[in-house]
Amino acid sequence: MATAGALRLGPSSSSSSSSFLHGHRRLVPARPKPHVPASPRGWRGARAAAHLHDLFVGVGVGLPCTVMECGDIIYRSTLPRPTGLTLTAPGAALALAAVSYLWATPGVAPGFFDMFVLAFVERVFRPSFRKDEIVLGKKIGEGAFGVVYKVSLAKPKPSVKEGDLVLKKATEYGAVEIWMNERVRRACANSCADFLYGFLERKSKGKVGDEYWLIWRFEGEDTLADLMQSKEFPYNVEAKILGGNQDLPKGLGRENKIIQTIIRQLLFALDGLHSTGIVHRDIKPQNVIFSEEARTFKIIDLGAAADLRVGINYIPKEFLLDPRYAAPEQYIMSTQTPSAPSAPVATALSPVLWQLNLPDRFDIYSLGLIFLQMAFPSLRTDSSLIQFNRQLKRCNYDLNSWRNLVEPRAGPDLRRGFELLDLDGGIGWELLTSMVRYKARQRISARAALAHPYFNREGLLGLSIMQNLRLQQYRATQKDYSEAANWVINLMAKSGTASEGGFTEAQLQELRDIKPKRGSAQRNVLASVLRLQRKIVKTLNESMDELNQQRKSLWWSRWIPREE
Ligand SMILES: Nc1ncnc2c1ncn2[C@@H]1O[C@H](COP(=O)(O)OP(=O)(O)OP(=O)(O)O)[C@@H](O)[C@H]1O
Repeated sequence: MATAGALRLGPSSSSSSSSFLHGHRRLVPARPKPHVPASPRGWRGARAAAHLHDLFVGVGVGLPCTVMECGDIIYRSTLPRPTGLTLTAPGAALALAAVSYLWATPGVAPGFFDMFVLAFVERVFRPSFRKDEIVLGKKIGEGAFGVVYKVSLAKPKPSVKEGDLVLKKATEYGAVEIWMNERVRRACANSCADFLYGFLERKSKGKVGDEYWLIWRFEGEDTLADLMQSKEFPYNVEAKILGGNQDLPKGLGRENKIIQTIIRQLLFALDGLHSTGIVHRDIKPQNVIFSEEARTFKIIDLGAAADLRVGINYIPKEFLLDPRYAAPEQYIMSTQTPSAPSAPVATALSPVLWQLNLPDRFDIYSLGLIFLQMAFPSLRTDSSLIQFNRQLKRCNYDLNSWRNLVEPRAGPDLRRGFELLDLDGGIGWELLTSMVRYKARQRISARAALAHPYFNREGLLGLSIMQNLRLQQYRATQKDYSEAANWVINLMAKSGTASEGGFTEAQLQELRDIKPKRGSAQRNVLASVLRLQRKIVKTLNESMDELNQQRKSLWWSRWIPREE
C-alpha cells in the first residue's frame, strides 16, 4: 500500500490543485505541509506529529473512491459535504438515554447546575445576617436538637422585607438543615417555610459546641397540629385556605372539600421536595405550618431530611423518626444499601438508587396517616394514633382489613369518617389506601396522587372516558410486580412436571434459593437471570462500600457560611 504522504496531491504539492487518480477526475482534500523546526529534537517531534497527522488525515489518499470522500468536479452535488456531526439512529437513541438518565429523579444534571452555578450566584445576591443584627424574642419551640425563637432585626435591612423572623439555634443537625433549606429555596421555594440565611456561629474559647443559626421568615402562628386539635377542624381552616363565605351547608361534603384542599397543598409541597431528590422523613402535623401570607400550608423542620441527589444524611442504619408517623420500613433506603456513598458515586447512581428504593414513599405513608387523622377525629390524639398503628400492624398494614375489623363495631365518629371517605364512589378511601400500604413500592407517588380523581371536582362520576382509562392504567401500575412474578412462578410450577419442563414445588424452592443446578434449559435460563440480577445488586453495593472506605467527611458543610 502506498504511504499516505507519497501520493499526496493538493494545493501545497507541486502538481495542480485537482489531480487524476485511477483515471478519474477527482478532487483530493489538500493537506498543509507540517512546519519543520530547526533543532533535531524539535524536528523529531514534528516528524512524529506529521506521522500522526498522516495516520488520521492522510490515510485513504490514493485508495479507491469507495474509501475516500471523493466527488466529481462536474457533478458538484457529489462533492463531500463539510464534515460536521452526523446524527445516526443509535447515536440519537444513546444521547436520549443519557439525557433521560441525567434528568431522571433526583436529577443528576440539574443537581450539578444547582450546586456549582446557582448556589454561587445566589450567594452573591442574597442578604446575609450576623449574630449582633438579631434581637431575640419569645421562645416558640424547643426540640431535642435546637431552640426556636421569634426574632426581629435590630436595624431594618433594605434587602430584607419587613416582618418578624424565626431563628433556630441548632446543634447536631443544624448543618444538614441549612443544606436542605438552601436546596429547597433554590428548587421549590413554595414547599417549605421561607428560608433566609444560615451560618455557623463558633463559640468563643472556653465554651463548648458550635451552634448553627438558621433564619426564616415568620410564616404564622398555627401548625396543622394546632388547627387539628381544635373542635372546629376542618372549618377553622376553611376561611384561611378557601377564603370568605362558602355556599355549601355544613356537613360531610364541605368537610371533604376542605380536607381535599389541605391534602392537595401538602402533596404539592412533597412533590416539590421529592422531584429535587429530598425526602423529609418527619412529615407530621407539627411540621406543617400555615403561611398567612401565601395562604397555604408549608413544610418545616428539615433536620431529618435526606438529600438523595448527593447522598447527604441517608444513613440506613441511623434514623430519627417519629414512630407515630413513620412508615413500617423505617429506613428510606434498603438496609442492603451501604451507608451514604461518596458524593460523586451517590450522584452518579442516584437515579438507580431512587428507583430501587423509592425513598419518597416514606413521606407518602406519613401523609396518609395525617389524611386518616383528618377524616377520623378520634385518631387525632397521640394515644389513639399509637393504638391505631398497633391495630394496623396486626392487620399486616392492610387498611381494608382494618376497616373490616373496626367497622362492624364502629361508633358514630368512626362511621362518619368512613362516610366522608366513601363520598363520590369511595374515591377518597381509594386514595388513602394507596398511600398507606406496607410496601413502599405499592404506595402512590406525590405526583401520581395529585392526578388522582379524588382531586377532580366531580370525583369518579365526573370522569371522562379518557380519565377513566387513565385511572385503570394507574390502578394497574400500582400493582406489585413482585407478586406478579410470584404468580408467574407458581403458574409455571403448576404447568407441568420436571419431565415436561415444568416446575415442582421443590424445584421452585431451589430456584428461589438460586443455586446453580443442572437441568432443563428453561429452568437454567430463569435461574441465570435471577443470579445475574442478584450479582448486579451485590456488585453495586460492594463497589459503593469500597468507595466508602475512605472516611466520609462532611464535605458539603464547606458550603455553609461561618460567622467570624
Ligand atoms: N418559619 C416559621 N414560621 C413560624 N413558626 C415557625 C417557623 N419555623 C418554626 N416555627 C415554629 O417553631 C416550632 C419548632 O420548629 P421546628 O419543628 O423546626 O423545631 P425543632 O427544634 O426541630 O422542634 P421539634 O424537634 O419539636 O420538631 C414549630 O412547631 C413552629 O411552631
